[in-house]
Amino acid sequence: MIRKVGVIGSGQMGNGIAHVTALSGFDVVLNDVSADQLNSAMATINANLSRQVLKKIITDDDREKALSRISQTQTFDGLADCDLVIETAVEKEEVKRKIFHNLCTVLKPEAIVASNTSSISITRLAASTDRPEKFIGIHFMNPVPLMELVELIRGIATGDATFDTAKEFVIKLGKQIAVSEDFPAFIVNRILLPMINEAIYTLYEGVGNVEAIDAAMRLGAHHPMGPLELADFIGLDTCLSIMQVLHEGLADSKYRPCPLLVKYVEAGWLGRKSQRGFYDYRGEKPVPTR
Ligand SMILES: CC(=O)CC(=O)SCCNC(=O)CCNC(=O)[C@H](O)C(C)(C)COP(=O)(O)OP(=O)(O)OC[C@H]1O[C@@H](n2cnc3c(N)ncnc32)[C@H](O)[C@@H]1OP(=O)(O)O
Ligand SMILES: NC(=O)C1=CN([C@@H]2O[C@H](COP(=O)(O)OP(=O)(O)OC[C@H]3O[C@@H](n4cnc5c(N)ncnc54)[C@H](OP(=O)(O)O)[C@@H]3O)[C@@H](O)[C@H]2O)C=CC1
Repeated sequence: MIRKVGVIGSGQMGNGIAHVTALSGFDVVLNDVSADQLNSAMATINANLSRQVLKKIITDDDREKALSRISQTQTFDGLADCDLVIETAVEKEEVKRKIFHNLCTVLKPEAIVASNTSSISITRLAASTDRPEKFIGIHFMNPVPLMELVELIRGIATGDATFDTAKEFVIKLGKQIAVSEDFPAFIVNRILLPMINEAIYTLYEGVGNVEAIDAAMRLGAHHPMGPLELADFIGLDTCLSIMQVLHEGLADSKYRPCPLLVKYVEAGWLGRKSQRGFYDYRGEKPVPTR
């Protein structure tokens, strides 16, 4: 039975997961290495809950109760009594492995550990814990409060009871489930990221500029966001990590990350979160950078 949920990493996914989890009545403990990041996550959650109040999706009482259910911690000790901990730190395998290794020493033995990884093998991450049978991939989509889908991914050792508990938890959040086998980038990102990478090649080869490529896919294929706008929204560091996992994991050159994507990440132009990517977000309106 899940009552208290820990969330490790309070970036855009961490704050979204904390938001929907608290709104669904669970107690939430939000963890991050940085106090500033925790404070800014709480401000974002409050702002997004307030938008939902304005739209009459929830009441002001729901907003207040959700906020009161979220506490913050900078240590793993603060997660010790959680029934489920969802890791959503950066998409780097060594960071995640270290988190799981340290986390498991403080958790109660029956606690379930999950990763919101976009691409990394659940079986491999599970092997860095003391409880592979209680480890699972719970992959939310961005923005979490608005997207209906969550992918569930079992590692080779994930037990049936863990899968069933995770499924029940996701249903309580009001999300739909797609079950994916444990292959690089699962289902959504196996299909979405090569499309985004191809859009970056289209830019790199000068077939179109940023505006033309995004307008083409928004108006010509009815995508809600153009692929370059979406890449900036996901985070270019995350997009590159996913392409690297696909490239290495499937050993097929069709997944090679576009050199222009590599260059943007090397420049620290990570998209919206760093104010610059395929668009510059520092002014009133986003301005294409190419
Ligand atoms: C990388 C991975 O591992 C996996 C992934 O997640 S891949 C990324 C998947 N996500 C996508 O593909 C998203 C594609 N984009 C979309 O679907 C849409 O653009 C969108 C749903 C994000 C926004 O839709 P929109 O109609 O253009 O946006 P917008 O008008 O800004 O927002 C709709 C409403 O939601 C609200 N909203 C936006 N973000 C919100 C949030 N985080 N929390 C709560 N409410 C939010 C807005 O306030 C807005 O309300 P109003 O209509 O009252 O203004
Ligand atoms: N962006 C997206 O669209 C989606 C992303 N994901 C996945 O979710 C995860 C997080 O992505 P996202 O939220 O976008 O990334 P962000 O960069 O927005 O946030 C990552 C957060 O994790 C923190 N962090 C880094 N190292 C640690 C650590 N050791 N312990 C605790 N916190 C840490 C970072 O802190 P600091 O900034 O101080 O380093 C930051 O606050 C990734 O695995 C990603 O692949 C899944 C679905 C969609």
